Amino acid sequence: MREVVIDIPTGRNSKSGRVLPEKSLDAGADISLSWSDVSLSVNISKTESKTLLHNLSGEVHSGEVVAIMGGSGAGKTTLLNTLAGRIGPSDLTGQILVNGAPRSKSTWRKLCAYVEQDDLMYTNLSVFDTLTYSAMLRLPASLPPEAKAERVETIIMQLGLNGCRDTWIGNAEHKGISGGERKRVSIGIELVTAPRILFLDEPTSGLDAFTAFNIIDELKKLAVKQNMLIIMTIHQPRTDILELFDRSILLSTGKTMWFGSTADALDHFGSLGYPLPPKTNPSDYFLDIITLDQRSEELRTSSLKRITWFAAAWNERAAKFGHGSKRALELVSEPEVADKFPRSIVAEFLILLHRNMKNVARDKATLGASIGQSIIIMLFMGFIFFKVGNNAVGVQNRLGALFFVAVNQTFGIVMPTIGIFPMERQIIKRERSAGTYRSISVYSAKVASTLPLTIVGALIVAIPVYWMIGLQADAGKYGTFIVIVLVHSFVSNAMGLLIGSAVPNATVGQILGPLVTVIFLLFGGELLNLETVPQVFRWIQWISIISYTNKALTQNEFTGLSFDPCPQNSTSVCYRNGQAVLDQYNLTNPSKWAAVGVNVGLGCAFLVIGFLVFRKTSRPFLKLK
Ligand SMILES: Nc1ncnc2c1ncn2[C@@H]1O[C@H](COP(=O)(O)OP(=O)(O)OP(=O)(O)O)[C@@H](O)[C@H]1O
Repeated sequence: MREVVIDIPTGRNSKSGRVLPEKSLDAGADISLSWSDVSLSVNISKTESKTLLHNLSGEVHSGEVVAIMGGSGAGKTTLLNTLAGRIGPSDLTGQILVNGAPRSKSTWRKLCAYVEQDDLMYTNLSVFDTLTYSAMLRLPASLPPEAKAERVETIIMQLGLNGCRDTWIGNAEHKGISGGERKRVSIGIELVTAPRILFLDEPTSGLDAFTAFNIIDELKKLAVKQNMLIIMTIHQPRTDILELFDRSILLSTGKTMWFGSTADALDHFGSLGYPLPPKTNPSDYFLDIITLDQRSEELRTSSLKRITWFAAAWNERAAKFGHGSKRALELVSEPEVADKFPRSIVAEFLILLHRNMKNVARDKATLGASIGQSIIIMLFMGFIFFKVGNNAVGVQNRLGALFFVAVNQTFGIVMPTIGIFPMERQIIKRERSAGTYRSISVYSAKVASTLPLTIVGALIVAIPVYWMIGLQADAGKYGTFIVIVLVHSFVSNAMGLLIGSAVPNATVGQILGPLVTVIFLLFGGELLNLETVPQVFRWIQWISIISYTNKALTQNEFTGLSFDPCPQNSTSVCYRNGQAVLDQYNLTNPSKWAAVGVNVGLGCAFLVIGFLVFRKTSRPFLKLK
């Protein structure tokens, strides 16, 4: 049995200004990454394909900071993703080697980390929380909690995050940390495991020049101190940033224009008749001469001719001097890899549940809206259907109130639940790509963390509304009513999660959710005589969660209920007892507890199918075999 202790530090004593350990992460062993003749084509239609990368070669080593530069659409991100293993080998030709050996999924994801361009994080967690959860999830159980806490403190110190350690990440509505700090936190999340290779997609985009310089400067220090290899895409760095790069890869139309130091690049382009004009930033100049100019056909032709010439000049140079390699490639065996995942399934679940609950508990607006919605519905229902009578009107109001309970619980739970996975999918994909946890842990922790609010909301409505409406004053029936409502909340929650795991984004979910609910509603009760419905649609009644709940609620209420005697010579419909109502509306089959059982079964089935769909839709970016 593996450990399940999670012991998450609270950080309560860690106020800004406290003395932090003057220590950096240990320097790692040498590592090299090389690629030769790498080409990538994608099909853009059934008959047409587009080559995004053309026979690229190169070699880089630990301790270096390497920039991939080029104009928009040059192929920078494509190359970064290719080197990072985010493009499947079936789409690529050529070879990519780490320490002289092919990358394998299990070793590669322990060796490298990827910082996305968008800094997606849980907005209600502080910087300290965010880094701590990363450490708890990504570092092995064998490392004591104190060592994990120290790792977090070291990263906070190294990345200059001490001033905002207790500030929430925030978002557009609730301002949290600054853009530069967000980027540092994103980097810190990945540094927790002390990766040997760090890939960054546009780490300076959207930042002011001073902040951009500081971030690259910190990365440079990390590369040297920890003997890490850092590879990033960057648009147009200013001169002092350019000086921090050991080597640059200049790309245009997916071809190498240059690979090596800035000083050598200036000599190279100078020798081709393109010397750097005085008082010009080299990166601005490089981009000017290597970018495909699409402003007119004439400019396109002339710039393409120049780019083709630069590509030929580079190939000629590379054939003579190699691809910028400074050291001989060492054939080193693949690094040792311990377990596939750093923590046990139970520990993963508990840490993720703790993170979810903290994030939810701090979202006061959503909590308030959920509780408020339940209170309003409870009051509204209670007063609209207040103390239904024992006559014909009472029958109608009872049927209406019970049907409304089922419908309201479905809409009230399905709609907010649908958005959860679409909103968090990118974070989950990123974490899964890094091998942070198993898909079952993150899915079940999400299910578990949504249930408390669902149950509280259901109870706020169910407990008082039963007495306000004046349903049968019987403790057994009251208890059964609560159980039926709770089971309905569970199955609605599962349905929301299933839809949410299938849809590509929250907007599609907001369209699909009501559609499914309305169909279930139509087949859910007294609205439709099923005998008149075409055979082809009748099966829907067997998966309509509203139908089962409505039948269970009505059987619970109407069984054993007697009504006022029917007035003599009355022409309107009149029922003598509850059984007559159940018979009239075909509400007797299946029986109350069978209907509850079916809903439990449907809820479990929705969760299982939801998990299978979730696994597909939150597949890691890593595409290595
Ligand atoms: N899956 C794809 N299908 C078709 N074309 C693609 C695909 N992925 C990328 N491209 C094209 O490949 C080219 C390179 O894209 P990439 O994102 O690598 O450029 P980039 O240099 O990072 O640009 P930017 O700086 O604007 O982000 C672009 O023309 C892009 O439209």
